[in-house]
Amino acid sequence: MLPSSPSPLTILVIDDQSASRVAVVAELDRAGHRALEADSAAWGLELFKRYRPDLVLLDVEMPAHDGYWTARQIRAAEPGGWTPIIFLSQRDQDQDVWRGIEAGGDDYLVKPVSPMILHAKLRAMQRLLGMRQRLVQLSDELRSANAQLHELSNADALTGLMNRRALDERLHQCIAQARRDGLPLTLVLCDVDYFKRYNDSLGHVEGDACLKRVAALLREACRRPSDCVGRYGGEEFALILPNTPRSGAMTYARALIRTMALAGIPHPDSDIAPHITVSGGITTCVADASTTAEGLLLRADDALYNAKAHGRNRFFSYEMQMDTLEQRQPASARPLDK
Ligand SMILES: Nc1nc2c(ncn2[C@@H]2O[C@H](COP(=O)(O)OP(=O)(O)OP(=O)(O)O)[C@@H](O)[C@H]2O)c(=O)[nH]1
Repeated sequence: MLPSSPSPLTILVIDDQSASRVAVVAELDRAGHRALEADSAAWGLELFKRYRPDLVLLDVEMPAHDGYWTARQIRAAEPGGWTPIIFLSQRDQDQDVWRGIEAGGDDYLVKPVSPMILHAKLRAMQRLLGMRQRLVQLSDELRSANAQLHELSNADALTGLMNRRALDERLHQCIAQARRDGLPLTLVLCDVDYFKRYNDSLGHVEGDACLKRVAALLREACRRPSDCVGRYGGEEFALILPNTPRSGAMTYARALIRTMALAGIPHPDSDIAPHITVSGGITTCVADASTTAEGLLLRADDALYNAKAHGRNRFFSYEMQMDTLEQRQPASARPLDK
């Protein structure tokens, strides 16, 4: 009797000659494997697709379709997969072996098959299968580790929002998309008011907790799937709002101011409100070839500076400032409603 294998395999035996098939199946049974039998290429292929065996023992000479054809069909039926195929044949010429390997086979046995050789080949294939499984598992682990790494390198450690690197990348993508679609794109830079005083009054740990809360509120404010928010640095956040015109941006800004007021995060040392407030700079463009991420950031920053200079707890639109200047109305930029 053959020595038993480390773990039993499901083996598909495809052979039109019942005597040799039965003999092989008997050997497999003796070694503790589970055998599936097919007496034709077509039926063998069907069983292969249905049961996905661990290994195939495949006769070369069969009527209708031969073993080479069957091997090619098996390979085509498992893209990216690999099931060992061992050819069984009475032919023992070098070119027969070569043809078998070329057709997608992994080994070649001459009939009548010696039980000991059969068992040794199965062991070798089993070892290869194990190594392949380990390789597949390792590459899966590597893929998920890479995905995790990518996520970590794009996330801000304190708030979990996108970090500046990821924001810059997203802004470039959004500009390209807006250019293709011919739709308006809005960028908002948002800064917590009197945050230094908040830290000075309550300490850095409370300051961190406050930034986390503000981040969560801003994240909630991103209702559309295409809207996104990230931490631009320190107590400054950036919101990218695709397909958002100037009027939409203003509505959005008012909602943000209301959100902060409703949240009512106490600020013990603010000149403008008993709670945390934010100021913001908005820029809206219909992107063309001259639109750049750097240009948008400069505009939003300019508007933010003016919002701060005009009292905080407000949002300024860069484009509205420009319109105001052009119309020779008061030189100062016009704030959006609180
Ligand atoms: N707790 C905490 N504080 C931070 C963090 N990043 C930046 N800060 C603080 O944020 C404060 C920002 O101060 P300023 O730039 O003077 O601005 P501000 O006090 O908010 O004043 P305005 O912006 O003019 O309203 C500084 O004291 C920074 O140390 C952080 O991750 N955690």
